Amino acid sequence: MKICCLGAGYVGGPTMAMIAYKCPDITVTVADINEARINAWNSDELPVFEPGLDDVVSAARGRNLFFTTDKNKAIKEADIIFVSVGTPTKTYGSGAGKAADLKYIELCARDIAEFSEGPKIVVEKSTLPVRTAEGLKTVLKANSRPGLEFQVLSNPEFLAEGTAIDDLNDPDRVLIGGEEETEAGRKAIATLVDVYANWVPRERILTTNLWSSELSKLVANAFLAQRISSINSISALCERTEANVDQVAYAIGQDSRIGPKFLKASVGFGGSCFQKDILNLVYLCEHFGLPDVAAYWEQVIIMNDWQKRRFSQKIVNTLFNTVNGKRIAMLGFAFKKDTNDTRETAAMYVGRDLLDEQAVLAIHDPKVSPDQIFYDLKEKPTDAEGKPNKQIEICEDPYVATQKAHGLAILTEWDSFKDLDFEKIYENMYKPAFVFDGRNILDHEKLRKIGFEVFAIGR
Ligand SMILES: NC(=O)c1ccc[n+]([C@@H]2O[C@H](COP(=O)([O-])OP(=O)(O)OC[C@H]3O[C@@H](n4cnc5c(N)ncnc54)[C@H](O)[C@@H]3O)[C@@H](O)[C@H]2O)c1
Ligand SMILES: O=c1ccn([C@@H]2O[C@H](COP(=O)(O)OP(=O)(O)O[C@H]3O[C@H](CO)[C@@H](O)[C@H](O)[C@H]3O)[C@@H](O)[C@H]2O)c(=O)[nH]1
Repeated sequence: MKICCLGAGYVGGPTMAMIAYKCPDITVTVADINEARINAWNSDELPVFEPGLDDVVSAARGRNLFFTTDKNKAIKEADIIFVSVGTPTKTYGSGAGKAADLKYIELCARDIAEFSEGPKIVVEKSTLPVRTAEGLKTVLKANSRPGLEFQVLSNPEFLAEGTAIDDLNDPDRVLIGGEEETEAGRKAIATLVDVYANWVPRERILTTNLWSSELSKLVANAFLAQRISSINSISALCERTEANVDQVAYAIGQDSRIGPKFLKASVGFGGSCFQKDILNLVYLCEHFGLPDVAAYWEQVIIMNDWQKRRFSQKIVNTLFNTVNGKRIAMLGFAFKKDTNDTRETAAMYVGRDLLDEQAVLAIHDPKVSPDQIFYDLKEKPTDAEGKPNKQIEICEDPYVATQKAHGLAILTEWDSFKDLDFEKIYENMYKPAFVFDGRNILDHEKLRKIGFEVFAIGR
């Protein structure tokens, strides 16, 4: 059997690497139009940082895992074609700011139709609005050779960045939606089930109709993000009442009906998926004439935006209502630990707010590149004359970042931050030395003993 995947991003790359690793008899080719990305996948410096990914890729690459820019050949040769391209929020025209932009999906469908010489199973791996498969089938049918058979399956991906390899290796469930009502549909579903069954217990491979599968992905993300916005809303109440949000989260999480996960109050959720997918859900509800349902889910985003803004305002208010010219050390820029991804990271919004207030940012992140940070902050490393940006310094060393700083803000929960020498940091900061722990990861009592003024979320 031959599998190809269009899109070698955060999902396509690791997912296909795992399939190839677990299924030595299947040839897996990952194709992307971005040549630099493909070159990186073929090098020792993979374009995606994920714990354990290097080992999986190096075990399979060249054996039955290949990365290429020749998508047409990959399509032609494959029995199963995964589509794992981006589905960002639309930025133009109708639905701008909410609907998913399906341009890349449609282009893939047109390529698949054009270059297929035999029957194919086309698998939606990207996160898509419910009923996308309908449009996909129409485009495939209208543009392919007469009589060519395409089966469209939905197989959304639930991996989280930073734990992608564990999530792929041992998923809670694999979801496969297809045309349950036809013989050919059931056969296609069974074919994909057999691929995953190489390493996933069969009882964890769920099969549904197409629409349930497409919708379940959006709903899973909406429920997860809703928990974070819910606990973040309570964090504000805790700050007014001397309740401690981590204690509240623990107490409610012990109720087996609520459960302990995804109740960590924070500076706000980020990442490429939660906001985009909820906006997509909101758009769909509006489209299907359900404005009250749309408003209910939109509140999850509104609360998250409020939480991010609340954090930057807290910094400004605490530093005597002005950060103009003051150095603020930002520790962490990625949207969560163990990834170099900064898409929708809370740090970007907090950073932009502080720049508007004319602060000087000294930013340290163990994995995010300086170029990426400047890009996200909509700033340039140098001015027209080549002089370095006066408002932003990127520091490889966290101790350099905190030197002569008025405030230190934790934006990402990197484990290494817990082990910093805070006595040394305290000595080198202006006094009063303020810590704003946007992730509640530091030992606040210890910091207070050293002399810091500590502000945490929900305490
Ligand atoms: N990032 C995650 O953790 C995650 C998890 C689950 C689901 N998803 C979903 O998976 C999809 C992909 O996300 P991602 O984070 O991997 O995106 P990404 O931007 O990292 O990767 C998408 C890749 O597709 C390529 N591409 C675009 N058009 C192409 C074409 N016609 N042929 C071949 N390649 C093409 C791009 O060059 C890019 O490298 C999205 O729908 C996303 O919502 C993402
Ligand atoms: O209790 C929590 C848990 C997470 N977060 C934040 O929420 C964001 C998202 O975290 P996480 O869900 O772990 O990472 P993602 O890679 O965005 O994964 C989500 O989005 C993916 C893309 O759709 C899905 O596949 C995953 O199942 C889903 O967890 C990050 O900023 C986290 O810091 C919190 O603030 N508190």
